[in-house]
Amino acid sequence: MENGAARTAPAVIVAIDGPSGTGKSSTSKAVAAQLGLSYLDTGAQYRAITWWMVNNGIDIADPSAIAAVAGKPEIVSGTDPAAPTITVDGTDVSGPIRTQEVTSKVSAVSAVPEVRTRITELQRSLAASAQNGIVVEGRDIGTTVLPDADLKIFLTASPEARAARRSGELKGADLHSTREALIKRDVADSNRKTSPLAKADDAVEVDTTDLTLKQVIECVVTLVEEKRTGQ
Ligand SMILES: Nc1ncnc2c1ncn2[C@@H]1O[C@H](COP(=O)(O)OP(=O)(O)OP(=O)(O)O)[C@@H](O)[C@H]1O
Ligand SMILES: Nc1ccn([C@H]2C[C@H](O)[C@@H](COP(=O)(O)O)O2)c(=O)n1
Repeated sequence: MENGAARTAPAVIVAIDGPSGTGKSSTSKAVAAQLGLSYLDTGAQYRAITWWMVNNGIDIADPSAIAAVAGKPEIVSGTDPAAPTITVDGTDVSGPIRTQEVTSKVSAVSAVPEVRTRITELQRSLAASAQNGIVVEGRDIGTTVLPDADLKIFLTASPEARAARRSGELKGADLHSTREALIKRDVADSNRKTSPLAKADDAVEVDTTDLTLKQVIECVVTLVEEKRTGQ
């Protein structure tokens, strides 16, 4: 059985959205592992297509150039929460998609409607084939990709908390510039025309500013279990 756990509960689809650094990936991975569900990092898919555009010399400032080649790269996501993978045309890009260059360009690439259509299809297909259910995290999962998800969570945290988390991760990167870069990406992701970063009306909002990661994971696991038992 996928992801190890022997389960009898019906498949459950969980959508977790929110801005950068709110804890979506860490929380989603842990919740999926704990509950025997698959896990999909949709940001990694947008990063992967951005990496391909950069590698192939596509002008990131030209949406029509991006749109013209959006169907070309083959992006494959492995959904085991213990070892998520991402490849482009068979190449493991899990490292290269985290570079500063990709991070600074991903909002522009992901704003192109042809890119979103392509990646959204991949996401829906992976969610539909997850036998035990799946935790899918991103920006538009509850609003656009999986509007019928069983549970929708919207994670938030103050810009200060998010910047502190990120600069800890980046081994002491400057707090002020990290905060500015986060905010710049949030603004771009929230203001694009096609499926912007947004909280679905029926999402449960969890402010993680003063919570430990363990507390956030416990909170989400409880919400999933309540959903499953119809509470
Ligand atoms: N509640 C928390 N308290 C402290 N640190 C946390 C908390 N949640 C996550 N972190 C840490 O913050 C960093 C960012 O978390 P994570 O990558 O899960 O966020 P994210 O929302 O997925 O960000 P992005 O959208 O940019 O990928 C990680 O180093 C993670 O360990
Ligand atoms: N559902 C999604 C997920 C991600 N994106 C875009 C916008 C983000 O800035 C970028 C990288 O995501 P991260 O790795 O930081 O989670 O990808 C999106 O538009 N929609």
